[in-house]
Amino acid sequence: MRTLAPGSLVVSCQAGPENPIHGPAAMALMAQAAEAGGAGAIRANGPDDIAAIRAVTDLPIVGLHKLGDPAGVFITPTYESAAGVVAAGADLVALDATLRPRPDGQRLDQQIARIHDELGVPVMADVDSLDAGLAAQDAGADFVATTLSGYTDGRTPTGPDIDLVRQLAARLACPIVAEGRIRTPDDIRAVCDAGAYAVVVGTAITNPMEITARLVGALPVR
Ligand SMILES: CC(=O)N[C@H](C=O)[C@@H](O)[C@H](O)[C@H](O)COP(=O)(O)O
Repeated sequence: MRTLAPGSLVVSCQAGPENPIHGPAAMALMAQAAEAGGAGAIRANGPDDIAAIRAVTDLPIVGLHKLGDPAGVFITPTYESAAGVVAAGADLVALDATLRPRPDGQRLDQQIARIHDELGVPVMADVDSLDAGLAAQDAGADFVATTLSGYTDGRTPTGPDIDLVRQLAARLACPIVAEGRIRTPDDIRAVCDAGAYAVVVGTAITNPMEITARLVGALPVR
């Protein structure tokens, strides 16, 4: 069974419908490019993208399915959505493990137990706080990731949440994955120094629209 190796860079290959590279063909190419560059795993959204990526790489795939209202629990919010990403070829399931109410009324521990028992894959709990990380570990999560820090309280900082990585690594026994707004080698070193087991980078690698806009924004105004 493929899983997440310590010290690996996980490249998140995701593009929303507003992005010209949206769709399985482009995401599969992104995943191949990431593998050629040394990625240890791929993170991908939705059964179609996951199936296309599975067809071109043997790297572990952290699968998720964004469904419903992005203002609430929307990363793999239900057991059924987890089953869909595993059927498409994901080796791990990432899901929202914030303390917010879940859309199907299930508890996090129930969803994780069902994924373990019926799908037989590990779970990466995407959290936004130390309390959510502690609860996710108690609920049976195999990995805890800082994915949702800065996205649940109305103010998104520009850089990664290194403090949350440090707090989670100090308090939890399970491996901590640093994720969210990691853009530079210095960011990678900082989250690893803070205790990250693995690091996820998305936008800075797989979103040329955003990368272009950031660099254009640095041009002098004429
Ligand atoms: C908040 C949310 O929905 N995060 C998503 C989780 O899968 C993705 O949109 C991010 O691209 C991913 O977490 C990687 O982060 P960044 O793109 O900042 O490197």
